[in-house]
Amino acid sequence: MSKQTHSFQAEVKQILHLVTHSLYSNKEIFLRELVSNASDACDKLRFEALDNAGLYEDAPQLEIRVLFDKEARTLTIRDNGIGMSAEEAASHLGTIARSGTREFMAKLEGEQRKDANLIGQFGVGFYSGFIVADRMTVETRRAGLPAEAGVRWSSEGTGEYELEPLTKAGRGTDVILHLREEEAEFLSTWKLKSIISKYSDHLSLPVLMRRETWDAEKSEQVLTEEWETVNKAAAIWARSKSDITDAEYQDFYKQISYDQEAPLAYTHNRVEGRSEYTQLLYIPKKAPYDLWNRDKRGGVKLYVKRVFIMDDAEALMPTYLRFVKGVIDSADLPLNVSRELLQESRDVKAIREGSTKRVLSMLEGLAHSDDAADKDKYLAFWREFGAVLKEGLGEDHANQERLAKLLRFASTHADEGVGLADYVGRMKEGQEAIYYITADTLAAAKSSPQLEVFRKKGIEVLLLSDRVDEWMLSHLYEFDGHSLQSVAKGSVDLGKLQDEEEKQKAEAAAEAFKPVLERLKTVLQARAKDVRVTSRLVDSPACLVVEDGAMSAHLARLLKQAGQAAPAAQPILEVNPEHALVKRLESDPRFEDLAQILFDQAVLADGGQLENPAEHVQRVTRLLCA
Ligand SMILES: Nc1ncnc2c1ncn2[C@@H]1O[C@H](COP(=O)(O)OP(=O)(O)OP(=O)(O)O)[C@@H](O)[C@H]1O
Repeated sequence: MSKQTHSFQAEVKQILHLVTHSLYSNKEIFLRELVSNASDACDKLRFEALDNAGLYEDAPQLEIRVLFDKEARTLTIRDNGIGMSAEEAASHLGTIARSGTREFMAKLEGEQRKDANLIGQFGVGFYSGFIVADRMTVETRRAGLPAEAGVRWSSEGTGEYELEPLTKAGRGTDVILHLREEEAEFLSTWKLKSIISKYSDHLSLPVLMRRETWDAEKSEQVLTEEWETVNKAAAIWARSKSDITDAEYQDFYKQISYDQEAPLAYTHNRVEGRSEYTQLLYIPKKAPYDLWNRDKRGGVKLYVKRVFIMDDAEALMPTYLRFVKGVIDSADLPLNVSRELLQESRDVKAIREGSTKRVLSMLEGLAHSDDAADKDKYLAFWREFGAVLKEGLGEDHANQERLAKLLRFASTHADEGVGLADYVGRMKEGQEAIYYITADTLAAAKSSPQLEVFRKKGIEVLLLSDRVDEWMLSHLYEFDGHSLQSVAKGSVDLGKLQDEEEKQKAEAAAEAFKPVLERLKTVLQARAKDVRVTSRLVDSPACLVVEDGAMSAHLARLLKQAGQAAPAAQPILEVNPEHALVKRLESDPRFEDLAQILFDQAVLADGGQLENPAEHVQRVTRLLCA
């Protein structure tokens, strides 16, 4: 191979542009990214060497070195990890394979400059070198290949990069940054040390730098030939809890999550017994942009006896806890465990159950605390992740009861934060069911006509407007012995909450209204399954309900939006015999128009769409002109 010039993939060019123009507010992260790549490369070598010890060549001690040359204005990050072949260098450093890249760019453009921490989330880490360098050279040789199989990759971070052959005795990679003139501050041991200890203390590998001494003659610090380890190089989760400060826990979180904010809560435990493992799990404060993607891999890294095995080991956490970040280090799993094996392993199952319980306890600790600050924390958590936690009711039957206690809703009594236990505690005497209504938005739920009688009687109704609510309700039938009942399904049965007098009055009204009902049924034959009198309404003339056990109109709409066929069940029209408009029906010559309008209005109030809006407009116009 002679020297070749290649063009970057189009997306890389865009990334490079963004990196150099948008991310300079927190420049120093380039070092975190490059040291973290070096550490990954060492982890990969250790992993491949499990099957092929020869890859260690004559240097079994894995390490990272950071060195600089003031005269040449270069900064080098050197590792003796897996290295890259020429093909790998071209594909890994010239293209971006990750699908999240486009979203990353959209996000970055939207947020403008602020979010330098996003850079690592999307695997553009390497290119962050161009924040401070006007040229990057990578000299690398893959472990196991001969010295002559090395390669030099070099680029100015614009449109192209060059590749040329290289003879490199030691395996691994040197990333050489040719710093821009104005970035000379990074040519200082003190500065580099402080960045490394900030971001890389918890790497399990040593990061070495040349020791400095004071030269009295020159009256300045000079570099010696001696190397010293500048990070702590101890996996934090393996240390004893009592030796770790809160700040250290937080730093470690920031390092593994690329989140600049501190976590909401964390838990650190060593579990002994049938299965032995350590877990250090964090709940972030803010949801990531792709939380809704159920295929998104989890945020838990798997280690076996402190050897890194894989990122995002989804088998370790249920999908509904995909927001949890952290580390699980097992003492039992084999080092060469694969993703497939993980799915089947009994040890993994035990770890997953244990970790799920830990996360739930952590949440319960906040939710059920007497401390107002903890409760607020829980509410903050709920706003970000509540809808995801709800998925657990269907997914994790073993923990359903615990999860149900963690649910929080809006209700007719409070706009947020209502737990089912709070609701039950506030139930009226004689109330048996937990009432709820589902709608597309909170505002729509709040103004549903079906709530009127409940409002009048001061009975609390939960207002559900999350997309997953309908799905959740198909798994949650009751809480604490009380069934969950929709106020928009079936006939309204307030049971003991309705007194005798009211009942008799309603029955008498229904009887007197029968002839009008019959006429309504005939006119609305094609649209309503039935028309009946209700005691559900106070201020509205009519509303729609479905039969008990039938699919709610809201769910039918959601399914339709998702492109699925929803069985077209006809609704029941309920009318309020006390309402002026309904009273007028009997004697009004425009009975048919009024009946259709009554039905149309009930559809609209329910959040539905009219099948024939033009016809509705014509009818209303006729009435207005009359
Ligand atoms: N020091 C290195 N040794 C070996 N390979 C490397 C090194 N640095 C980068 N690479 C290769 O280049 C690829 C791209 O690196 P980059 O930092 O852009 O993304 P990433 O490491 O895959 O993602 P992330 O930064 O999110 O971990 C890496 O996946 C790796 O294969």
